[in-house]
Amino acid sequence: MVPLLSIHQLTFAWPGQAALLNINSLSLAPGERLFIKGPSGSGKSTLLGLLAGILRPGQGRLEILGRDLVRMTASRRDRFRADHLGYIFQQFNLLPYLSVVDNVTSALIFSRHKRRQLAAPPRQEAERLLSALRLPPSLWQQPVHKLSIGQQQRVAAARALIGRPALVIADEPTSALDADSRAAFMALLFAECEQAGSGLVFVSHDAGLEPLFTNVVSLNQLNGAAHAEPGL
Ligand SMILES: Nc1ncnc2c1ncn2[C@@H]1O[C@H](COP(=O)(O)OP(=O)(O)OP(=O)(O)O)[C@@H](O)[C@H]1O
Repeated sequence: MVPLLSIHQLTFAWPGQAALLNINSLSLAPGERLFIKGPSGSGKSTLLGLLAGILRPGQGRLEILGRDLVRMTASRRDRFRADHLGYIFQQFNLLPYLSVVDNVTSALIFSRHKRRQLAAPPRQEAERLLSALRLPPSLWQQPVHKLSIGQQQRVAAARALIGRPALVIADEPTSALDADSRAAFMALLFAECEQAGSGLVFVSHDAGLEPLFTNVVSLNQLNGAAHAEPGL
């Protein structure tokens, strides 16, 4: 079976800085979920940027669904990302003056693959996800900037999930949610990923979420012995 994600001897440094990442190996099977923890500044968001093909590694191999992201042309990589990934950004990256529903369906604009994966017309599928994530219908036509941060976080999740991407990447997706909303959000995120067969790479500082995952890794451990800090 082709792994969903496979990393081999991957290195990364920001320009003019010392090496930040040096990952010997990491792999994930299709549909698998991974929790990545680690202190602020350890490189978690940077790793997610590499997985999404937004950043390019210095050396090493990074394959998603058996495809080598490093060797793809920039335009091929953009298409691959649009087709196979859903990304919940730390800062959401929503389009503030577009409606909630239009933000969700915006993930389909550049991906015929995702459009083909839909079981219903785009609007209907967006509304199904928004309902599942408990965003009231009265908000669906509102411009997204009128929503609370916690509500925007759920719009960002719906946008990442639409079109059943093989890999959902979530960068601190619960940081703006209260404890009750957070538990509900996690249950729904897992249910949607399971139903769609999506794998999930989930980054968070929130140790309370760790028990929900069987597969937990600390970035410092992943990042080679030189960076290892006991208990992190
Ligand atoms: N665009 C950038 N240009 C230069 N350096 C960057 C850039 N983004 C991040 N860095 C540096 O890379 C290091 C890791 O940052 P990163 O955001 O990946 O950490 P993190 O573990 O996700 O942190 P947090 O938990 O606070 O979000 C930091 O030292 C940061 O200054």
